[in-house]
Amino acid sequence: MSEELLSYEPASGEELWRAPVSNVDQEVPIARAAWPEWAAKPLTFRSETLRRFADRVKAEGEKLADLIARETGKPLWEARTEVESVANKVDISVTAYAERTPNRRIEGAMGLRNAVRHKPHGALAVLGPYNFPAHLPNGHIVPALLAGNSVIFKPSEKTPAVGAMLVDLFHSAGVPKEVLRLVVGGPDTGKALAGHPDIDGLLFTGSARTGLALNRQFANRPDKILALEMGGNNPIVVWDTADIRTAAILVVQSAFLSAGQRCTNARRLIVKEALADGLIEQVRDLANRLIVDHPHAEPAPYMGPVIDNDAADGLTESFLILMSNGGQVIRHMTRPVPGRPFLTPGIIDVTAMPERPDIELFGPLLQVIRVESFEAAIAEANNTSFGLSAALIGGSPKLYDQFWANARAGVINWNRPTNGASSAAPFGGIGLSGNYRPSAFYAADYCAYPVASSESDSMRASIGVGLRETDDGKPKLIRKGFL
Ligand SMILES: NC(=O)C1=CN([C@@H]2O[C@H](COP(=O)(O)OP(=O)(O)OC[C@H]3O[C@@H](n4cnc5c(N)ncnc54)[C@H](O)[C@@H]3O)[C@@H](O)[C@H]2O)C=CC1
Ligand SMILES: O=C(O)CCC(=O)N[C@@H](CCC(=O)O)C(=O)O
Repeated sequence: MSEELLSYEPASGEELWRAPVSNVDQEVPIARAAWPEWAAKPLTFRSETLRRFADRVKAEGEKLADLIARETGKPLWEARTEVESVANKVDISVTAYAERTPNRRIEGAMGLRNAVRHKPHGALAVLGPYNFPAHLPNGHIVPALLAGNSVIFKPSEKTPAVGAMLVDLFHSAGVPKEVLRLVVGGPDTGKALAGHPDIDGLLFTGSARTGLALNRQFANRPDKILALEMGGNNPIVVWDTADIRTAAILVVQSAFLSAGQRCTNARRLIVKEALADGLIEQVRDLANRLIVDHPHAEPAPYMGPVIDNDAADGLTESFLILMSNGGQVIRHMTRPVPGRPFLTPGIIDVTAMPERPDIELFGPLLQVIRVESFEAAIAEANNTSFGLSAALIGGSPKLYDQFWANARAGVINWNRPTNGASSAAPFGGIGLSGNYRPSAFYAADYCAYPVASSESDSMRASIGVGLRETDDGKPKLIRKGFL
């Protein structure tokens, strides 16, 4: 009997889905054999096939949203926005492919020309996270297929049902089954896929811990493309503003959207001392009112559960560790439903903590740091090895210029939350947040490589200097010219 992977609904604990763990050695050769034929199709064929996929996603949108909500625990309204992003990805990727990887002809002297065109890598592996089980892997899969690659996709072991439905939707739209393969399994299957000799690259979204392991695994493989999108320890800085209420809403949205399970969620609120008490009161007041409930509940919740009990245990434990190391509790993180991973938002002032851990606490947990000067705020914002998103709330155009110039992150916002990044812009981070291969609009860059060609319709050759002519027996030097 082959080993099975089971998935459970976080909100209820009920089993949702099960399937045998895949054999990577069977799946990779199928995708590898399939890519040349797919790549040889006209680009319009591939883009039209993917547009049919977008239509299939829209047609099955409610079913997909329901499954996402069940398998991740995120509220149904939020799962619907994920479905929308999945469908929108196709047109955005078609535009991105044309803009980021256009064919170019550079005319030279005497009828010579240089051409720049792009080729797919071949068979690419995609490893997905659980927090956006459709949208984020889709953000690799669509541009990869569009560029002519085949894809072997392993969804997170926590959200395999959504991964399987996504792959079915591609197939039902006409993407050949051999060109997109689903691989079911956990970290060991991920490792086997990443280490398979026949993949031409790996597109990863997930934690820094896994990303670092993959980076080591690929250390002596410069021949394989590796795109890493990892976590963050993101700062939100609140500075001079009279509109504390709106600032508080932006903080809550940044910290607690998706129950804090977005790589772009704000983990650290850095606030001017003079504003701190007023702002914290408003943030706590809003956090008290956030509905934490089942994804399908009415009235609709702001937050569902986190992904599982292990994650919830880890977060409540982290809250206790911050408390016992000098953090001052502003709002306790609690477990309102015994035995299930629902969490209420936790807020803790860590200003007095001597050594703050620089780790991504992937849940509804916000740390507050009070500072006296804007320079100290920027230093605090940069006091992390990650660098995904950062936001300034309030201030002035001049302060924003200073913040933008000095904050180290791939997403830097002003008077907007740290999350909710646009798919029409590049998306990625620096430091432990990524490896300078931003995704979203720039995913086109890592899905194809440029080929430069010098071309002429007729043969052209020249010998520069140093050719000895022997026909008349007298040495002669031809300095330059076409023969
Ligand atoms: N920067 C970005 O775009 C995003 C980053 N994330 C990050 O993802 C994390 C949450 O997702 P998780 O599913 O917990 O991430 P994870 O790193 O645990 O898993 C991601 C994928 O890698 C696989 N995997 C795990 N260990 C592996 C190994 N040693 N070798 C190969 N594959 C392995 C898993 O099975 C899964 O498919 C957070 O840290 C979050 O910040 C999530 C979304 C977006
Ligand atoms: O990938 C895109 O198309 C845009 C980037 C995006 O969706 N970012 C999300 C966070 C993704 C995550 O946490 O997993 C956002 O900024 O909210």
